Amino acid sequence: MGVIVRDQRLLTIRRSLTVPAPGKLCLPGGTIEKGETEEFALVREMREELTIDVSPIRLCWRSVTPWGTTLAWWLASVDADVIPVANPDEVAEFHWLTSREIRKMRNMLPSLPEFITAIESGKIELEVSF
Ligand SMILES: Nc1nc2c([nH]c(=O)n2[C@H]2C[C@H](O)[C@@H](COP(=O)(O)OP(=O)(O)OP(=O)(O)O)O2)c(=O)[nH]1
Repeated sequence: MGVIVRDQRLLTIRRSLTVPAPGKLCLPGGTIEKGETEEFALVREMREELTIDVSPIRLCWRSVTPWGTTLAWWLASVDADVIPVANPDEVAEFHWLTSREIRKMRNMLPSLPEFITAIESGKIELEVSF
């Protein structure tokens, strides 16, 4: 998962209706392919889903979904003037959201509010303000 913050807003996606968990709000990302590093998968997924080139900074969290998938949360940077373009096969839309806005949204993967809670409780420290 890519943790990308700009102006104290987190880059979130609404999944397309044709992928697993259709229409759910979550962070951009996907499955690591065989032989790939986490950083490489991160860069590839951000290109595939949002047409952006990101630079991985560091792993900031690991979590496990209720269905047993391990998630790696990578802080990443993107140039300030870059505007993502959603690939409609995977991403219906993207939003730069504050934590308060995320709390108010509905229809999201459970990992997203868990991530926000972990930041707010100090379990995750980000060097960017969000
Ligand atoms: N992308 C993403 N997946 C998440 C999040 N939270 C969460 O539990 N997941 C789960 C859903 C899936 O079990 C798994 C990745 O799903 P995915 O649809 O993005 O990846 P995929 O391998 O099916 O598709 P692809 O993008 O690699 O082609 O991680 C999240 O915030 N973002």
